[in-house]
Amino acid sequence: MAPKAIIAPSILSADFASLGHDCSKTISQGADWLHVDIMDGHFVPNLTWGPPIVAKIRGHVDKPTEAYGKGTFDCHMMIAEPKKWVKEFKKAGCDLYCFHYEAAFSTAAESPEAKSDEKTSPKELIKYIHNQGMLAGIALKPATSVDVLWEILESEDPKERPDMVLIMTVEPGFGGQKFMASELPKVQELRKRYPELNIEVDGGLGPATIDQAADAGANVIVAGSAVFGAQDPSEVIALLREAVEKRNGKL
Ligand SMILES: O=C(CO)[C@@H](O)[C@H](O)COP(=O)(O)O
Ligand SMILES: [Fe+2]
Repeated sequence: MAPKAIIAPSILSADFASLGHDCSKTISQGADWLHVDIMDGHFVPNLTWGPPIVAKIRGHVDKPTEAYGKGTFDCHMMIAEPKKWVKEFKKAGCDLYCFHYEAAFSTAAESPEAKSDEKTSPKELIKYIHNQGMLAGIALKPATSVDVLWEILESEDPKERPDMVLIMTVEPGFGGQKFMASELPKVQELRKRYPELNIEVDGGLGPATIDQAADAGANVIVAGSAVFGAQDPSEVIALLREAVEKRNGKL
């Protein structure tokens, strides 16, 4: 069974002066999840927000009543030390902690205060996120081969396997960039091997690019500027969903 369509507007394109209001509005306009982009100025050349802001937004959006449910906070961690912030983001209300493969071998400190020289690994980090009570996602930058994922997805320990893979279709760091169709073969390969995996695409998605991404097999669609910049965001959310559902009907 193909996984259901999930539309996750990126709040990087919301009005930061009324973030709580924009977040609850996009959910009432039909969004399933909120895609919360966390940037640290190191892993990517941009800065966004940390746990206190995420906790404030949480106060405006009901927690999901089931795993992957409406209101899921899908936190896209574009940060150099992903292990350090797992507990803080859990406390702030994050439901799905999606770290970058490229940052997953960083030193293994477990809190902002702690220091550690130990290295971690993607599988250890996934298990750690699961043990903290969140879903775990793993993201790939455009330059990273999809081949790095097979060993992780095939782990014998189910706690070491990700609940979602995120294929970046732009260089991470900024909203409003041009969609890179060159990343879609990664999605196709993942979908061929894993018919039930949640595969998220992020960057440059909107009415003009959704069919390519849906045809490749993506089911979790992030869209920032296309949703928040639309005259009628609910229409764009419905259009994105329809493209994924149409593709699912073909399976
Ligand atoms: O992670 C990122 C950028 O690094 C994204 O989530 C963008 O914020 C998506 O924005 P659009 O390309 O849809 O405007
Ligand atoms: Fe993102």
